Amino acid sequence: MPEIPTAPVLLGGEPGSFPHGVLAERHPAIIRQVREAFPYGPEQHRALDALLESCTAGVIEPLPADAHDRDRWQAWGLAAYEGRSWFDVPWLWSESYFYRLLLDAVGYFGPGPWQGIDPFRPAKLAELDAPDTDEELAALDDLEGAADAERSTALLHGSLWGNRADLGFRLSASSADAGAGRAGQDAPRVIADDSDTLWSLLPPSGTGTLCLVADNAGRELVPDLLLVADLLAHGRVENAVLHVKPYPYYVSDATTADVVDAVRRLTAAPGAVRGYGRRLWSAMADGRLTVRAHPFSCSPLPYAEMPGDLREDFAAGTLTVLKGDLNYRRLVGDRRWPPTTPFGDVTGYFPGPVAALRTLKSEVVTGLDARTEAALDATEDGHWRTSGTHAVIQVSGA
Ligand SMILES: O=P(O)(O)OC[C@@]1(O)O[C@H](CO)[C@@H](O)[C@@H]1O
Repeated sequence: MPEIPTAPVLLGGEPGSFPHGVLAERHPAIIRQVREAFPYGPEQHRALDALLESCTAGVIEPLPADAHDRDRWQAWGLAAYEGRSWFDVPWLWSESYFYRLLLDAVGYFGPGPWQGIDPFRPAKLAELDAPDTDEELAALDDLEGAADAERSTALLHGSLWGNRADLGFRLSASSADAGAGRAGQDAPRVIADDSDTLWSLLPPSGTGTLCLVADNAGRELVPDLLLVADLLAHGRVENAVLHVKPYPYYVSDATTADVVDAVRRLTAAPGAVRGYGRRLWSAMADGRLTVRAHPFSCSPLPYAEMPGDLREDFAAGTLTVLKGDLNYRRLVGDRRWPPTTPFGDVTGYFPGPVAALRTLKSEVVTGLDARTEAALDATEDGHWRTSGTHAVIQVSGA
């Protein structure tokens, strides 16, 4: 039997480490941002105070006995982690539970008047309406009349680099890191590129089904949707399934409401982009494009532990594309892998061909060749792993 590789799980406890910074600095900043986004009442401010105290200096508290998802969270690890410091349990788990409690604090799960109000919506909408988004969309006009391969490659890269547009990431990264790369120093680049394999997995008959597991709303979801629209319109796939989050998560992760906002934005835009929007609209109407919001999409666990129904969904797809940093961490396991660990070895459990399109915004990485790793370490002192300036297109199960 081939040996399945393993490595230590990332925890948040080491001061100065990237995960520690997220728990100790990014989470309090997110609480501040949420307080400023809405005219919440005293009850919500008190709950946010309590969450701030708990997540920085306290311990993991249980969910209320009547919480709708208490049993699910107990099974996802709450039963084992209750009473422990947020910094001593798997980092992925702490982050995920933070978002669950944040939504509770602002009344998202209800019942009550704030039920279903996304605390991150103002920031998501501001991004969707930003002038930069218009400029990016206008670039589609230049692709009209391009050869199929050129257009598809441009749209694939649009979707890949769209992943840099992550609002949570911008809260703690310096503006240079979160923007177009450190000016003049490290040009954005793809450090592992299996895109030929990715295209080869879509059968020429055009009968395949693409599962796209979305990451951020706004300026990432828009290019994801353009890619899907293009593949459907040009007969590269027959159907597409878009997986989104069942509730707001990691600040800017896409929910069904964000899909609606993005499709409406496209259909209202001038130029070629409106056609993409219309094609998405009709693909949703006739069932060629469906949206799923599985509870496991907001779980604190790696995909290796996905439930049977989600596994069946992915198994039914011709290819599953996972977007973004968090999905990557969950796909390969949130562990200190040596970067040369083969991507195929750590994703062998996945129920079908799988591709990751991800800019690097956390330290987890696999599938690099030794020369690439050495060159990056020699010139960039670890910065390449977390700055969002480098990206991977990795495929396994081909
Ligand atoms: O999944 P995304 O949007 O690409 O990135 C999510 C992210 O910003 O959040 C995590 C820290 O909270 C990191 O894994 C990563 O930097």
